[in-house]
Amino acid sequence: MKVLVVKNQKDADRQGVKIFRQAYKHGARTFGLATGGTPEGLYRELCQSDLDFRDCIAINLDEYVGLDGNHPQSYRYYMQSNLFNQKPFAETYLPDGMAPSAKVECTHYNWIIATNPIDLQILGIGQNGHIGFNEPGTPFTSTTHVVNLTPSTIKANSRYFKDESQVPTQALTQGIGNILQAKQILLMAFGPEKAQAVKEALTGKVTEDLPASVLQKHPHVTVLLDEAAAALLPSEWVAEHVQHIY
Ligand SMILES: N[C@@H]1[C@@H](O)[C@H](O)[C@@H](COP(=O)(O)O)O[C@@H]1O
Repeated sequence: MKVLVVKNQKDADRQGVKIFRQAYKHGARTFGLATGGTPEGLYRELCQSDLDFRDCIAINLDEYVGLDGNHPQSYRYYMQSNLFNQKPFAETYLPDGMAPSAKVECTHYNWIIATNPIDLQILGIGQNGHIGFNEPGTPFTSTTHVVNLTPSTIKANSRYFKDESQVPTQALTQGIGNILQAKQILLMAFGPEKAQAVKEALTGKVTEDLPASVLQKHPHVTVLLDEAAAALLPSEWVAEHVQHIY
């Protein structure tokens, strides 16, 4: 695991673009994408870059159940407005939150991932250590499934909605097993509210109680943090594992 700490989010976004560029140069054409506040700046930088994704496939992690792509809080809408409208991809996939059968949709989505192996997967992290919408306790072998969102995730994500009652209570998400199939993973985390989860994920024991801890087992992970998100990492650990980029 390579851990990079930069001064602020802007620097992290630029660093993220470098990682994208490098992966593309080495043949990456299928990108696993995430939503939330964390990758917004990265997508802004990608939109302004000269990178061309017209021969690429984008496969997102998750979508709220019950929101269609025109709903401003749906992840489809987020992806269209933050990236796809400005930087078209050949194909873009997100789970369909309006699918009549969640079970069929999950099988279909697993098939999409299996037939388009992800070269570079972008991840954010929830305050409880979730990745995608894989809440604590999700088996590491899980594939795409429906989740009941925890009260803490609903509360954290309510900042994007009018109020907490508007946040869907369920989502469709790639499982941890799917995420681990990606050839390369870039986890980004910014701000003090992520510091505890980051510390546990990187330096704690690998446990299903902290989904992101599984990344310690993946052979090709880069973690990109701002100073605030890295603040609780023990100094001896930082000395041994962290590269500061200023
Ligand atoms: N499903 C998403 C995750 O993919 C995201 O990484 C996480 C953190 O979000 P943010 O980046 O807004 O803090 O929350 C959401 O629940």
